Amino acid sequence: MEEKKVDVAIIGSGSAGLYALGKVKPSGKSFVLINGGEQGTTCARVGCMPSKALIQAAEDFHRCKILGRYGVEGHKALTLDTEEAIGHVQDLRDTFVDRVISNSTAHMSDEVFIEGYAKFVEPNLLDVDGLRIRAEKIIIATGSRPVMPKPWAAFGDRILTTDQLFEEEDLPESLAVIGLGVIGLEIGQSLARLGVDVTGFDMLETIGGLDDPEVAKAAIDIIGKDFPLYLGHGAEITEEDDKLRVTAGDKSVLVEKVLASLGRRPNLDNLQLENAGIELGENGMPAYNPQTMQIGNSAIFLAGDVNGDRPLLHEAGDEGRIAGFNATSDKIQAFQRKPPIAINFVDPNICHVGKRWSELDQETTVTGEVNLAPVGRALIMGKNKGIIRVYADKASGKLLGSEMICTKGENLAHLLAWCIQQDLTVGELLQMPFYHPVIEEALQAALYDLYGKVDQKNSSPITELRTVQ
Ligand SMILES: Cc1cc2nc3c(=O)[nH]c(=O)nc-3n(C[C@H](O)[C@H](O)[C@H](O)COP(=O)(O)OP(=O)(O)OC[C@H]3O[C@@H](n4cnc5c(N)ncnc54)[C@H](O)[C@@H]3O)c2cc1C
Ligand SMILES: NC(=O)c1ccc[n+]([C@@H]2O[C@H](COP(=O)([O-])OP(=O)(O)OC[C@H]3O[C@@H](n4cnc5c(N)ncnc54)[C@H](O)[C@@H]3O)[C@@H](O)[C@H]2O)c1
Repeated sequence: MEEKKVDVAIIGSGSAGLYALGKVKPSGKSFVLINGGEQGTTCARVGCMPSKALIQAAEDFHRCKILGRYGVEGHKALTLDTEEAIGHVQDLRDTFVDRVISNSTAHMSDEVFIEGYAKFVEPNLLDVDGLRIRAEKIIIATGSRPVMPKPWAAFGDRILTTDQLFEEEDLPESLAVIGLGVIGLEIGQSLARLGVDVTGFDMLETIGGLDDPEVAKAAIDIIGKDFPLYLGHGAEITEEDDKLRVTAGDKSVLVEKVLASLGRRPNLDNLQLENAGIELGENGMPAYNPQTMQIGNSAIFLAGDVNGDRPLLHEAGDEGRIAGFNATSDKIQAFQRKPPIAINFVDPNICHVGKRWSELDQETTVTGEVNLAPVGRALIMGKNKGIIRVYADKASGKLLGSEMICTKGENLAHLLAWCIQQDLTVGELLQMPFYHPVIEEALQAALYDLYGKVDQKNSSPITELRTVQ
């Protein structure tokens, strides 16, 4: 059988694959990019971008509710054309997808961009619908897909994942969201704010993956005001006439549709990895180095959601870059990974940065916190609900991490991640400028609380100012 020979084959033209391509293309090595399924990336098609467009529409519509406070009359009579709302989300989604495709695969010839699902025949040999590709290096960037329990698939179009949600022509009257991680909260709150009767379920006693008990408690209280949350029981679904009954513990609701947001699983099972000459763990995952993206000592690299490690867009970007660099270099180079940061765009934002609460050694760690209730700017915005918790190493005063539910958390989380990356102490953070009145002042208050608990104090006689040397 005829074989096409290349230096590098990239499997998957999602974000990780395209970032890898960004390193492979200028290297001068020969390559192919192979993609099965829809083009345009998960992020633009069914992920980050349409979900944020939905959140924006919901937040703006919801905001109308407080206009009465300023004496605006008639706001209660505002209505929403839900078909138009979802149409707007789809228009924006299409713009983002077109932009991705026109900046990437649209200009690639059939010689280098191959459409179809790849599978391994031998360690360096791939098959794409009968086409054989022999590649010296292979980058697997095949992404992930929503978890859908097999028996639930029988409920047809009454059960949705984010793969279908943004294709819907209108919103359902009622919806059960099963799984209150990041997707369940973002979509659940948005749809509730757009008028859908939403009920949320999670088998855990927390939401949004929060593991700091104080932040989790605040989040359950705040988000629970948008839609009811039933926690601590796995949910079951049965059919009742043309509706679905969702039951968990002693709670039961009858709904038009269900959103299954139970997590995502790596797209590794369609690759016939058993032919790739690599060792697979019990869960079918190969062990790889997250600083080089290399699987063992093989010629295969694993980048993006497919490795299940940090399934976020900016991480897929970094992993693609690392894999692309190493697949085209003579020597494998290890790269430092950035401090973890995760932002859940619910209102108020739920964020975590650096070390998780459960990873901290409570013997050597101190925690500072602020409640958003009295924070001036938050009060003015009508968003003074939430809590920020910051963690530091007691002896050195180095900032370790944070969890929060807080308006503009997306910005605060970045500031904290940048400080952790710079290895700063709490005292050094307090020497940064804080404007007034801004939400950063809430963070400042949490840092003062933390500063009082660390051993390492600033040497200057005024904590907030450095002395002139
Ligand atoms: C609803 C939702 C909201 C999100 N919001 C955010 C957010 O706000 N911020 C954030 O940072 N992240 C967010 N994410 C996560 C982010 O979208 C992903 O981390 C990122 O898109 C992963 O990119 P990837 O390249 O690994 O995978 P993908 O973009 O999925 O690319 C993988 C590609 O490989 C193809 N493929 C699969 N198998 C094969 C095969 N055998 N052969 C050839 N091709 C194959 C697939 O069809 C696909 O085109 C969100 C995700 C979802 C679902
Ligand atoms: N803002 C963002 O950055 C953003 C937004 C959306 C998605 N994402 C990415 O998408 C990934 C997947 O999101 P997700 O929300 O699907 O996964 P997730 O892992 O965040 O949450 C899944 C939730 O489902 C629950 N669950 C699982 N099985 C259950 C069952 N049988 N009954 C009840 N609850 C059950 C889990 O306890 C968990 O809370 C995220 O890890 C993230 O990387 C990111």
